[in-house]
Amino acid sequence: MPNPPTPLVIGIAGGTGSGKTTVVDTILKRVGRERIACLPHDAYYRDLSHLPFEERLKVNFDHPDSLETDLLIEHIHRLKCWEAVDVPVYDFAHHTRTSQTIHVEPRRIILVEGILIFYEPALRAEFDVKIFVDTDADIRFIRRLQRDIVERGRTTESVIRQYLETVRPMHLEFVEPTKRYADIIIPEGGLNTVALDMVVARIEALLGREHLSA
Ligand SMILES: Nc1ncnc2c1ncn2[C@@H]1O[C@H](COP(=O)(O)OP(=O)(O)O)[C@@H](O)[C@H]1O
Ligand SMILES: Nc1ccn([C@@H]2O[C@H](COP(=O)(O)O)[C@@H](O)[C@H]2O)c(=O)n1
Repeated sequence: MPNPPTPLVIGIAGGTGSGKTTVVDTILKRVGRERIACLPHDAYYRDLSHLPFEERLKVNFDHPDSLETDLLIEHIHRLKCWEAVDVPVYDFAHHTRTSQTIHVEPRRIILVEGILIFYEPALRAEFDVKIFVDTDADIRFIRRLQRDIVERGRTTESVIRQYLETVRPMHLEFVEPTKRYADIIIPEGGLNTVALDMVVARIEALLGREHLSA
């Protein structure tokens, strides 16, 4: 029996609200969920249940230290060795890790998504393909405002305050500069069909070649 091929690891970075999740969803739909293991960096936010709720609100969630990146790297290594992993489930309304996990089976393609995934060299080195979703800040802010109120239990005031105090300055310091590491930059995110056609075709070509040589 030949050894199974090492999975291909694709990183999808970009600012908050840029359309990263939409890009991931499109790839999953078009390539097939059964062929892809997904690891959102967001799932690895550190648990803050030891702090009173008011203290949690003061945390800078856009600084690299707020995420347990070592655990994400460990999970990528295990998936690359064809071992399953249990990914944490994060609660954005309470800023805590829940008691649940999502069991992720190893697949030929590993998709990793997050605002800061190209920042730390050790994580950046894991990616075979690096994609940066590039969307203007005003559009990203409007999308985030709508999403955080509907999905993350926030108020308009809290979204604006957080954006001005931490999201925007951290984006300029830690996210935007990592665009230079990208192999592919997708303007306007998840509905850019021309760019997504090229990414999907590349993945299909890789999987198709394996199928033919199997
Ligand atoms: N190209 C687009 N045009 C309009 N709305 C979009 C587009 N891409 C994403 N959205 C919407 O913007 C919001 C944020 O997108 P999402 O993919 O979750 O961004 P991210 O994962 O980068 O934070 C979602 O409500 C999504 O439906
Ligand atoms: N408790 C938390 C944890 C994270 N955030 C924000 O999430 C943003 C990243 O997620 P995207 O889906 O928007 O890429 C990041 O900008 C953090 O500010 C939060 O608000 N609360």
